[in-house]
Amino acid sequence: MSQISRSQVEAALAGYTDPYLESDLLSAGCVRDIRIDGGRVEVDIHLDYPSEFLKGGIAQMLQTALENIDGCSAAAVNIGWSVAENKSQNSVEAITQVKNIVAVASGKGGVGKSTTAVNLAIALAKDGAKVGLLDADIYGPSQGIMLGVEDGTRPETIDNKWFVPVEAHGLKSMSMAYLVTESTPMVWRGPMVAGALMQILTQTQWGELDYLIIDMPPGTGDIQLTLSQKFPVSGAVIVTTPQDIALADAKKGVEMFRKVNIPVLGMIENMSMHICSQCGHAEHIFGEDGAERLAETYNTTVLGSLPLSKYIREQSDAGTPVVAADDCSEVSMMYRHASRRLAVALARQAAAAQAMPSIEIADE
Ligand SMILES: Nc1ncnc2c1ncn2[C@@H]1O[C@H](COP(=O)(O)OP(=O)(O)OP(=O)(O)O)[C@@H](O)[C@H]1O
Repeated sequence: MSQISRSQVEAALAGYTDPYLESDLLSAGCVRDIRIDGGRVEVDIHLDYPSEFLKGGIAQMLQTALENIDGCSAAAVNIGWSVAENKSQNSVEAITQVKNIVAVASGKGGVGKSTTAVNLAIALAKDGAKVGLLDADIYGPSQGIMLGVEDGTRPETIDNKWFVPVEAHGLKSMSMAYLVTESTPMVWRGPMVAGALMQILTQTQWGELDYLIIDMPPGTGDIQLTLSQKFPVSGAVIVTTPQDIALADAKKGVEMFRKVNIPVLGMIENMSMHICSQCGHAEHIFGEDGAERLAETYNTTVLGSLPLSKYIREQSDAGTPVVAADDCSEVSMMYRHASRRLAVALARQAAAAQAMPSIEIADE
């Protein structure tokens, strides 16, 4: 039997472009090994973003491409994946066993930051990652409701020192709302809030996490700045609507994170359009392409755009966010695409940090 060549195998593999890596797997450095024995070929691939859901489909596609090589009698494709650790960007001590901390922030209230945070977190978990969610939005801690955690639920404690996170929809969650009662004064002073949140963050037994998503308080004031400086954050995601006013606030958000040397991994444009449930007509009621222009200005990217959708609101209110309710619905797929792009942005950052000596960028 004739021997197929390595270049034939490579050409077949190059035919598939990974939509999240935006490249073929060879160029992206994901092909770990190619073994050829006569007409038989076996390929090992390693992806650096959570791909438990995707890997079967990718393997199938590549196997078919390999089987189409002239002279190929059998082909096998093995795909593994892992999540790399991003060191904290602001020289704050990392949380043991937590590989990546992502702050989800918005310059302005009510743009859908909490909805975005919970759906991104569940989307990452659906792809096989170990994910935690910290509700740091002290002004309106809503994650308990969105996760369907029963009112009055308190986290268990260990040795009077550690909180055990509350599990819901495959996430480990913690929220100030789990700790306060109706009689607890919610008029906190800034330093007290930051201190309390730091305590929750560091005294929770998160266990091994690939990602800890932090739902930040809205705005860019002192509390947000203090938290960004104190939390060992790997990167930030800014949620905005395409409306001018929200974009102006998102700009402040980007600038705040830059000031404390936290990379903005991307933006999520929420309520980017309304799709009429009667006729399917898409209308850009808050303006068009604003986030894209802002992302360009700040050399970052739009990770995803979500429509204004009754389904998104209803599912959050009911305690089963859309991605948990039906992970293949149209809007769920939008969150899942965005979460994978976020995972790839973090993986690239981790790879770049490994390849480069660390440098300090000072303000001019
Ligand atoms: N894409 C969407 N389509 C429809 N409704 C949405 C969408 N995103 C968020 N909402 C709804 O908008 C309201 C505000 O959302 P959310 O609480 O996530 O915003 P937020 O920015 O976290 O607010 P806050 O500033 O109060 O913390 C909620 O009722 C939520 O269900």
